Amino acid sequence: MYLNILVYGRLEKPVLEDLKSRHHVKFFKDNSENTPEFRDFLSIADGIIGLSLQVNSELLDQAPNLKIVSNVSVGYNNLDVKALSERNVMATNTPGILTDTVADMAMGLILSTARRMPELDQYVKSGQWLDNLTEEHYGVDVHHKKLGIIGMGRIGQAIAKRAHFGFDMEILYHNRTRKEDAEKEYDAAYLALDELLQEADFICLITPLTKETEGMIGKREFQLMKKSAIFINVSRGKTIVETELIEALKAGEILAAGLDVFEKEPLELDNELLTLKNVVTLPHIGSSTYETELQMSKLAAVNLEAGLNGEKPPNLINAEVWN
Ligand SMILES: NC(=O)c1ccc[n+]([C@@H]2O[C@H](COP(=O)([O-])OP(=O)(O)OC[C@H]3O[C@@H](n4cnc5c(N)ncnc54)[C@H](O)[C@@H]3O)[C@@H](O)[C@H]2O)c1
Ligand SMILES: O=C(O)[C@H](O)CO
Repeated sequence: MYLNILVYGRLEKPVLEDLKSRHHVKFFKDNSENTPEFRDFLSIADGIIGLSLQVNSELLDQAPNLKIVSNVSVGYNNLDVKALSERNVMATNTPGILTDTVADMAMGLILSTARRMPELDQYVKSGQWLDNLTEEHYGVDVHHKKLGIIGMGRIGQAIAKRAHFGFDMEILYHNRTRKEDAEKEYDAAYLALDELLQEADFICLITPLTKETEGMIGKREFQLMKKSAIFINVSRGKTIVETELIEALKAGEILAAGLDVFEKEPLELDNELLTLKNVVTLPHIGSSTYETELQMSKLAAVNLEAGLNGEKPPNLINAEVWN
């Protein structure tokens, strides 16, 4: 079947070319959804595939032929799942395939924040390394510290595995439900959120963004953390209150933060986070490796084609549309 496929934001080239060989495909860049070209194509689209398109009732009402929206991401906070289901449109994501890659990056962010690697890289490159280092350049140890993981799902557990076996860290976690397998495997202790915030040396947030998790870490939570705590956010920017993180960092309520995600992405140049030496910022690179991005695009295409062919996609989010 030759169908109209709207590609938004990102899809790896080989997958895009393959889709083009079988369908009428149009690629739209980020933030192009208000252009007449996007609206015209949306009105005939059978399927959407890509990253970060905000899919809500308003958009869906302009897409009468739409059968499926296939996200090239595990997170699907960009999708109004209720609005999709009400219109019998399938929604899919790409879980699992990126878990290890994101966990590797989270460990990198923990290490580079604790050991101040980006700051000291600049120190070398700017010609300031003229003598032996003194304590003003020291970082803090990661090994044998307490890592508090909030969101002990696929990625949370892959981080726990690395931290426990690779860095001898003590694993504390908070999750909606207890994860007994992870408790056994990584000797992980379940704690209530406030307890974890008070106990952990490193706090890594890796929940999905939902109504419950939006703004879950703010002023009160930063004040509960140790003054020596390092806060890591790999989930979504809106799971924390960014202005309150900035205040906590400036007031010395916590030691440092490593951030892969932000309330508004790309991060704006006047964001105060960029002025703080004790913050490591990354441009949302959790899954950004050649291997993993290609696999994610391939899986998203498999989901898309299944939905378009009237088969159940392997990663259907809104199972209710199938029954
Ligand atoms: N930075 C990146 O590039 C990047 C990459 C991949 C995923 N992510 C984010 O990570 C999220 C998690 O991915 P995953 O594959 O591990 O998902 P998952 O569904 O396997 O795990 C999420 C965990 O969070 C828990 N959770 C949900 N709501 C909670 C709450 N209110 N309090 C405590 N725990 C709660 C769930 O019970 C689950 O165990 C994604 O939804 C996405 O937003 C970011
Ligand atoms: O949710 C995900 O898969 C990542 O954040 C990709 O953007």
